[in-house]
Amino acid sequence: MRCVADEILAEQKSILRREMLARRRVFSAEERKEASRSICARVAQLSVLKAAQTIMLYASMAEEIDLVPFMEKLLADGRRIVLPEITGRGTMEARELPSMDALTDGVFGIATPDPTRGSIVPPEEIDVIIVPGAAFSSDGGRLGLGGGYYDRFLPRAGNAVRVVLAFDFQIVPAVPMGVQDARVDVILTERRMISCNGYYLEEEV
Ligand SMILES: Nc1nc2c(c(=O)[nH]1)N(C=O)[C@@H](CNc1ccc(C(=O)N[C@@H](CCC(=O)O)C(=O)O)cc1)CN2
Ligand SMILES: Nc1ncnc2c1ncn2[C@@H]1O[C@H](COP(=O)(O)OP(=O)(O)OP(=O)(O)O)[C@@H](O)[C@H]1O
Repeated sequence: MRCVADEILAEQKSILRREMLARRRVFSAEERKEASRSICARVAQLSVLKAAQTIMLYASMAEEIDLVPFMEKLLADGRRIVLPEITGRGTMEARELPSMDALTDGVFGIATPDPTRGSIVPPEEIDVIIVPGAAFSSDGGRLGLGGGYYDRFLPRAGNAVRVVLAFDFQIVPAVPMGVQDARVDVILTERRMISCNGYYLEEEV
């Protein structure tokens, strides 16, 4: 049952989400491309990423960090990639993407791997998850798009390091968090690398 505290939390999230998505919209395509390039170059160097067998990414929507060149590079290097497949209200699974031409239209217009070309991968096989979202805080707080998809999925992926790639303006002092909200471990922007809640990173932060 939803109590008053939940209602207040949902309202606080909704206000911050609206503000953050508006900030993302004013970023020009050129700025986005440039920032995406530098953020992806940095994540490729992370030792947790280099060591990962199975990496979960997402097929970017128009205003998100462009992960396509990074995804192409990982596939060219023979790495195992999985992407979200929405399976119901607030639920998703990870499906293997064997190559870029196996992307098809999915729910909400987000590209997803063709089910005839890649299988569902158990969440516990995933080593690194690149987590999308609207706003993040340095203590690992995350505000998503409001579907609760990652809040439900991340706890099932018990072996995965949760890595956020974000534009620097998406880092805010605090994100309203409830008990069900999943936190992240590492945040990388074009300007900063943040290790959250004492998560140990081999690299200098
Ligand atoms: N690229 C990418 N893929 C992702 C996410 C993401 O943030 N980015 N997700 C991160 O969770 C999940 C999808 N989450 C979503 C949450 C809300 C809406 C959305 O447009 N909601 C509409 C209402 C739609 C409806 O209910 O009919 C809205 O809010 O207006 C879309 C995707 C899984 N895949
Ligand atoms: N583990 C969970 N089990 C059940 N309901 C959940 C869970 N996590 C979140 N929810 C519910 O899902 C709804 C959306 O949650 P929230 O606003 O935190 O999503 P979000 O993290 O922004 O979304 P996303 O992960 O899709 O980007 C809320 O009503 C929340 O109570």
